[in-house]
Amino acid sequence: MLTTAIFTFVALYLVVRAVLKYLSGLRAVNNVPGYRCAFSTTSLPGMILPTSLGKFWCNPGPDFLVLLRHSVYTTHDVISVVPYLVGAPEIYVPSVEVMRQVSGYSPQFDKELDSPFDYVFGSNIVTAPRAPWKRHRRALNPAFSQKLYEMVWTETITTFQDMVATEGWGQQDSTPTIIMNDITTKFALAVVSSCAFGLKFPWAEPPKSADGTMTLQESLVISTRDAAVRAFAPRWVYRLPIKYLRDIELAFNTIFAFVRSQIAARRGDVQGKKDMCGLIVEANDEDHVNPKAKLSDDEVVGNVLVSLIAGHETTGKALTAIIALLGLYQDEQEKAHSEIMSVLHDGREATLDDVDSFTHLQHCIMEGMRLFPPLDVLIREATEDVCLRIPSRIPGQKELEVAIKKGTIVSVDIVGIHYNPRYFPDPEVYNPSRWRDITDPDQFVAFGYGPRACAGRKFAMVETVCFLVLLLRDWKIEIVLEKGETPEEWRKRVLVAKVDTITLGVRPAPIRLVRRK
Ligand code: HEM
Repeated sequence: MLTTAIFTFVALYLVVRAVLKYLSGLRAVNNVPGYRCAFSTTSLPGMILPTSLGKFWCNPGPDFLVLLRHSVYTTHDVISVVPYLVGAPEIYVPSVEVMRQVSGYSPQFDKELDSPFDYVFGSNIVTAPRAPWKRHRRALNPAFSQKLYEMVWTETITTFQDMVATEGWGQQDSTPTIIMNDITTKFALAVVSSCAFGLKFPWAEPPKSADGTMTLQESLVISTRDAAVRAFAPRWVYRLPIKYLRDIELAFNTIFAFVRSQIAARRGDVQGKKDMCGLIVEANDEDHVNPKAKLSDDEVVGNVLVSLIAGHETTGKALTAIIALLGLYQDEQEKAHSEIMSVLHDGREATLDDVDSFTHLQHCIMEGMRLFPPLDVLIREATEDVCLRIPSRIPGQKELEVAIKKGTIVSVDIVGIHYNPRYFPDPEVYNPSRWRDITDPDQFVAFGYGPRACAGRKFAMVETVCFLVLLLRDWKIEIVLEKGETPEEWRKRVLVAKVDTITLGVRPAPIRLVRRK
C-alpha cells in the first residue's frame, strides 16, 4: 500500500515536473514552432541517442539539421527544440545576421555555462565561457604565430613524403583503392602532434597505448565520438564485460596518459620550447609572468587535449570531403592542377609564401567546407532575456522578432547558412568559382565568427593547401566505383554528411591516385 502510494506520488511529481518544464520551455522560445521531445540536442542523452523524428518518439539528436536542411527552412526562418525531460530549450537559425548578433561581441550571449565536455576533458579554450576563456586565450594566443605556420608547412611536406614512401605509392603508377577518411585523419594528427607538441609521428609506427592495443589516433577518435557517454555513464559501468565500454575506458586512459606524459616532459625541459604545448605548460608555472594568463593543472590537461582534438578531426574531415569532391568533379580538379603548375612553372617546390597564389585551390577548399562544414553549429547560451531579429527567407518580408528567455540555447546553424539560397544560389551545386564573386567574408562560417572564431584557421588552411598542392601536382584523384555504379550513384553513396557527436564528415570515400605523366 505504502509502496503504491510512494510510486504514484513520484510518478505524479515527474509528470507535473515534465509538464512545467515543457510549458516554461515553450515560453522561453516564444512558441517558435519546431520539435517537442524528451531531450534537447545539447543534453547528454540527446547527443547519445540516434536521430529519430517519428510521430511517437522524437529525438532530434546530432543529425537532424543535416537530414532536414532541405525541408525545415523552406517553411521556417527559425525553429525550436523544446525538451520536457532533460536540457535547455533551443533555437536554431540559418542566418548570418543572427550569427553576428549571437556569436559577436555581445555580452547577451556566451558559450554554454555548463558544457558536458568540460567534465570530460577539463576546462579549456574551446568550451569555456567568457571569463575563464580570456585566460585560456591569452595563454595560447602567442602559439599561433608565423613561426608555427612555417612549421606546419614543413611538417606537412615531411609527413606527406613519409606517407607516400610508407604506403609504397612512390614506385607505382596507380595506387590501390584508398579509403581517404583513414589517411587524412591520421595525417592531420601527425601534423598537429608534431607542430603543437614536438611529437614525431612516424607513418609506419603511430604512438600506441601502454598495452600496445590502441593507437593514439584510435583513442582520440573514440574519446571524441564517445565524449557524451563518458560524461554521462558512472565509472562502474566500465568494469562490465562490454567491449564498447571497455574501449571507451582504454581510449580515455590512453589519451590522458599521453597528455600527462607530454606535460611532464615539458616541465622537465629547462629550455622550454615555445610551441603550443610549451606555452600551455608555462602558463601553469608557479612564477608565471602574467597572472591573467595563468592556468590550473586541470586546465593545462584540458587545453592540450582539445588542441589535439580540434586540430586533427576537423582538418581530417575537411580534407576527405575536398578530395572526394575533386575526384568527382574532374574539371575543377584540372583547373586546380593547372593553377598549381602555373604558380610552380619553373619546376620549383612550393613555399608558404605561395599560399595566396593558389586562388582556385582555396576556392575548392572553401566550397568543400561549405558543403561539409566539419563543425555544423555554433552553440551559445542567452545570458539574459533578449530579442532576436531574424530576417525573412521571403524577399521583401519584415524581419521576425523573437523574444527569448535567459538560459535558452541559440544555435547558429552553419549547415543551414551554407545551404541557404539567400547567400548561396543553387546551394546543392559544387561550384568553387562562386567564391570569386562573394564579397561578404562572413558568409563562410566553417571557422566560426567573432571573438570565439577558430584560433587554428590559418594552421588548417596552410596544412590543407600544402597537402593538396603536393597531391595534385603529382597525382590525379579518381573515384572508385562499385560494379555498375555511376559517378552520380557514388556521390549519393559517399557524399552524405554524418555527425559523430562533435564533427561532421562524409562516409568512407574510396578513391585511387593515378600518377600524372
Ligand atoms: C578545417 C579545420 C577546422 C575547422 C573547420 C575548425 C572550426 C572551428 C570553429 C567553427 C570554431 C568555433 C566554435 C564556436 O564558435 O563555438 C573553432 C574554434 C577553435 N578551433 Fe578550430 N577548426 C579547425 C581547425 C583547427 C586547428 C588546426 C586548430 C589548432 C591547431 C584549431 C583550434 C581551435 C581553437 C583553439 C578554437 C577555440 C577558439 C576560442 O574559442 O577562442 N582548430 N574551430
